[in-house]
Amino acid sequence: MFGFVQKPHNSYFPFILQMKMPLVKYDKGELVMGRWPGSSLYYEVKVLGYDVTAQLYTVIYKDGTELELREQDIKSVGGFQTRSRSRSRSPSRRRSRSRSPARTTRRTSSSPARTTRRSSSRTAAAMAAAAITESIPSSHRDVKLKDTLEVRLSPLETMENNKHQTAEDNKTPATGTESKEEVEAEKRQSRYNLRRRKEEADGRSAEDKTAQELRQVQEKDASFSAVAAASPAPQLDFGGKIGAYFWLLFLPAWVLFLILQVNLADPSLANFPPTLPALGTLWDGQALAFVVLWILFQALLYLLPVGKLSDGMPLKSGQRLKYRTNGFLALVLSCAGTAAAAYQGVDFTYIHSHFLQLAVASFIVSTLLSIYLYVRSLSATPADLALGGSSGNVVYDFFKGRELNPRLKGFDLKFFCEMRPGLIGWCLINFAMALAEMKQQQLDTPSASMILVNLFQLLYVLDGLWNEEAILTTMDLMHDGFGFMLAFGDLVWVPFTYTLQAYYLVSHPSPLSPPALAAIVTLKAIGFYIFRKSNSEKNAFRRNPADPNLAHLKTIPTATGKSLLVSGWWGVVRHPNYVGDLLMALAWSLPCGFNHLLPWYYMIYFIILLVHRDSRDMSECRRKYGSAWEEYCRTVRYRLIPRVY
Ligand SMILES: NC(=O)C1=CN([C@@H]2O[C@H](COP(=O)(O)OP(=O)(O)OC[C@H]3O[C@@H](n4cnc5c(N)ncnc54)[C@H](OP(=O)(O)O)[C@@H]3O)[C@@H](O)[C@H]2O)C=CC1
Ligand SMILES: CC(C)=CCC[C@@H](C)[C@H]1CC=C2C3=C(CC[C@@]21C)[C@@]1(C)CC[C@H](O)C(C)(C)[C@@H]1CC3
Repeated sequence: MFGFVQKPHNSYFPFILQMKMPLVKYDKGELVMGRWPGSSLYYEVKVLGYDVTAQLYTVIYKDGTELELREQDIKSVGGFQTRSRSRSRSPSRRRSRSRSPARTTRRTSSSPARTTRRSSSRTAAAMAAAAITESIPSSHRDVKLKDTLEVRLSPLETMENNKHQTAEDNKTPATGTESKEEVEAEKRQSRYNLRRRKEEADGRSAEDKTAQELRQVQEKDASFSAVAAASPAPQLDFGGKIGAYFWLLFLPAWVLFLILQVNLADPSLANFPPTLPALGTLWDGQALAFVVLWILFQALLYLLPVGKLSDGMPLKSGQRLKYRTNGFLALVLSCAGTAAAAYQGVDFTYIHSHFLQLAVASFIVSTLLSIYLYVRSLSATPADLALGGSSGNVVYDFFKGRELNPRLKGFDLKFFCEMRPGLIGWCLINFAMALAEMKQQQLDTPSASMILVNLFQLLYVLDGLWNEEAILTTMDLMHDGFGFMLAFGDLVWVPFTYTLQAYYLVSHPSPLSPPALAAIVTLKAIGFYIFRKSNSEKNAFRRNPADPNLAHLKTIPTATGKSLLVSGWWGVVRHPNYVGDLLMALAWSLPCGFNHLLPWYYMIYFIILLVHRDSRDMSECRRKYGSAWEEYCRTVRYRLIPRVY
């Protein structure tokens, strides 16, 4: 059907012949930047040939998509690099990183040459996408969208790692005998085939067809135009601007309420609202000093030049930040310090008796930190801002956080706050609660319930810090700005509400029968297994998609170059890690019994948090990956619980 024409080489073709041949600008096999249909973003593509009659280039994207593009939808790679360097990038544009899914999923070996090419092309493509989006005035968008119909997409294939040829070589995918699975996969993939119907199909005018095709594209695949994020403004989360006001007031008030409630002899909801303490009792200079000292101590441990320097995920600029992942050591040293201090007679039950004051002090620190973060973000470059962190509304941006990775020299404030003072502080507080229980109930050892809660949560923190690198592929680190929500969450919410079960047990004994104890331990073990395995699988895949240990997993390529896991843990439900986490949360509440709702608070909150996080992630991934995400959702139908939700 296509007459591929090689670009004539000047020295071989007489001038007259060149005059007769159509001028072919790009060579077969040449790497160029091709516009992704429905967007103004360009990705690296390889020219497969040129159809003289239709005057269309057949190109192949890194994810294996074959398209026919007009010459004006193709640019040379070089031009992109030069232009983009001289321009600043908006957050939305920074999202459009191009990385080859094919390289990640179909690679057979990792030669140094290939590695080098990988990073350079990714950067080039990211820059390219940025430069070109910027260059298109919005008034031309309609015209451009119409233009995008001048393309033809060939069906993609769901790829099994290492089973197909490398797309870098741009060979045709293996044919011949296909397994039932592969045929199915192809069927699925072809659902988002946007093959352009040939004009000769009926007698309609080109304009009619264009309009109809435009409608088809929009109707059949609403997410298509969002594939490469031609940058609709991201939706505001958390109820938008009004929501931000609400959460700013509600979250601190809620923590205050919980602490007052857990202090009651009968913390049932019947005693709501708890009596408010005198304002003066909330403030305690000594408590503030302890909080500040604790944070400084943790900062000191963080700065120790020991432990791995891990690479963060590539930013939109292609750059990767370094993170000192010595959190496990920090926990060990903190435990050793605490044990030594307790041995020296330091009374840690102070934490129990001054819980409210310590929480208020941490709230003050987190608010000051948030103000600092907001002010410094005003002088940050657009490239430093998180997507959606710059709505223009002061309150919303203050709450959600503007800057993605605020750093003081190499000191990463978000990473530090998320993983250190609050998380390790959580264990310290739990330990203090165990001592307070022994003191209050005159026990020689903490109760079985208290030991379970302490051990379970210590294991959770220990695991988080042991796998500290994995946090670099979580939503908070990759996508969310650092503002009040996370500063407050890390420094107040985690240490002062995640410890409520231990606090509750201090004055509300909850004996456990051996079978109950065994059942709870089993539940925790199952939850932990699911949580760890699924998080590690995704983290390993994101870090090295060609990891031989993941070779058996199926993936869906996306236009951004990243692939989505569609088998293994991530093929069972869309957030297996949340499921494991929820089972663990259940195991943390069960030791507290069923007398009161308060120790179940964490479980209830966690369901709400994770369901909301899941929806937030869904919209973000739909925006990022468009059709590929829809395909993932069709393949992996359930979000958290197979056959239920
Ligand atoms: N104890 C607590 O208070 C909390 C604990 N957590 C826990 O923290 C952990 C991290 O959670 P969170 O950051 O919310 O979410 P995830 O770690 O699940 O990260 C979501 C991201 O993973 C990537 N992803 C999603 N699906 C796939 C797929 N099929 N294949 C490959 N990559 C995929 C996407 O990012 P991309 O494609 O851009 O790489 C997506 O944005 C979880 O275990 C959670 O339970 C979370 C919140 C609070
Ligand atoms: C209501 C409110 C203020 C919410 C803020 C949410 C934060 C408390 C949580 C967002 C993501 C978190 C994670 C952990 C702690 C809670 C926050 C900060 C985490 C560090 C706990 C330990 C885990 O092992 C983890 C590393 C996977 C996890 C990452 C996400």
